[in-house]
Amino acid sequence: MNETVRRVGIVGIGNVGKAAASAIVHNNIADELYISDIDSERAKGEAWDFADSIELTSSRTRVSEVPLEGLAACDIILVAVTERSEIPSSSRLELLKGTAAITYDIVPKLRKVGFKGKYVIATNPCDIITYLFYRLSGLPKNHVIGTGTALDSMRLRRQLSNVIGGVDPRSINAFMVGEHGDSQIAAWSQVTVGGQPLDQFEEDNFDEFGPIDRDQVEDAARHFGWEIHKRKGNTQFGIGNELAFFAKSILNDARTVTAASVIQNGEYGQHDLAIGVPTIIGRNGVEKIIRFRLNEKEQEGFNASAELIKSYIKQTLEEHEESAAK
Ligand SMILES: NC(=O)C1=CN([C@@H]2O[C@H](COP(=O)(O)OP(=O)(O)OC[C@H]3O[C@@H](n4cnc5c(N)ncnc54)[C@H](O)[C@@H]3O)[C@@H](O)[C@H]2O)C=CC1
Ligand SMILES: CC(=O)C(=O)O
Repeated sequence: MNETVRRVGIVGIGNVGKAAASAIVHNNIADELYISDIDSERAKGEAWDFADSIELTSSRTRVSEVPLEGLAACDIILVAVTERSEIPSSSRLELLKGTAAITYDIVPKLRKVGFKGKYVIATNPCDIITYLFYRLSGLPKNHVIGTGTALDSMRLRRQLSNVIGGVDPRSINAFMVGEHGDSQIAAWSQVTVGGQPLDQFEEDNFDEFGPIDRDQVEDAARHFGWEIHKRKGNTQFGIGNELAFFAKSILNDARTVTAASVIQNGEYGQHDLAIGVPTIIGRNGVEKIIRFRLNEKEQEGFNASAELIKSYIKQTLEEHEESAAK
């Protein structure tokens, strides 16, 4: 029998890595799960702990700890590394110095041992780190995917659901686009509820739900991560499930539509950066970028978000290229 073995790796087995591992194992998404961390003893402990949990599930995933280079044969590597577990209260961008340094360390090593699979990156600031992975890995642009505004889009659907009578968020099509950060925007012009454009839905149900305070809904979604962080010091389960969902979409060639941070080739008038847009995710990673017809205000917001990301990419490349040249 020619059985295909699904191999998923996780680099960084902290809060997020553990939540992703749990979702992978308990939903039987991989046959082999390899976990790697700079703290290899702790990673070994995590792997053994997961192994203990499997007999009571329907999963047969084999979990093992490996050094970084042991991830080379994976179909997908999920990236959840960071320098410290405390996310600063002002901006994810403050993590960049530390996470860029880790990226410049691990990606060339994985390239050297011939990793040819797909990366799915949660590490913040997600768009800039995703771009660095693309630049340093030598992989095609559709093989390097940041989770970007995927989690924010789920938060947006839930916030909207709260003000329209609890409609199942799965029946709402709504996306955050732009930076996975403060400059992201809701693409309101594209939102549908059960296939009906939001404007029409609002008009038809005005007595019950109108007017919808879109700014409030958008702000609540944009800042929801901080509300969690303020209370428990991290966010992990939403993003852990999100990472597992990307892995499943790739391995099953599910062609799922989701927001993701992907390298742009002019689809939204922007080039040479990674930024959150709606995509179709399947066997080839990013199968397609969906081109929303954003209205003028939304496009302006998106462009401002892109410029912010580009300025941080430029600054990071300059810093690392200068130090490499010395
Ligand atoms: N994109 C998103 O929506 C979200 C992203 N995040 C981001 O995910 C990242 C991870 O967050 P947490 O799991 O809470 O952090 P954490 O501190 O709990 O875990 C990070 C892990 O990375 C490991 N690590 C550090 N340097 C490494 C290296 N060179 N090689 C291998 N492993 C290394 C650490 O030992 C640690 O186990 C952060 O950047 C965080 O901001 C968190 C939540 C949501
Ligand atoms: C921490 C983070 O990036 C989030 O939960 O959105």
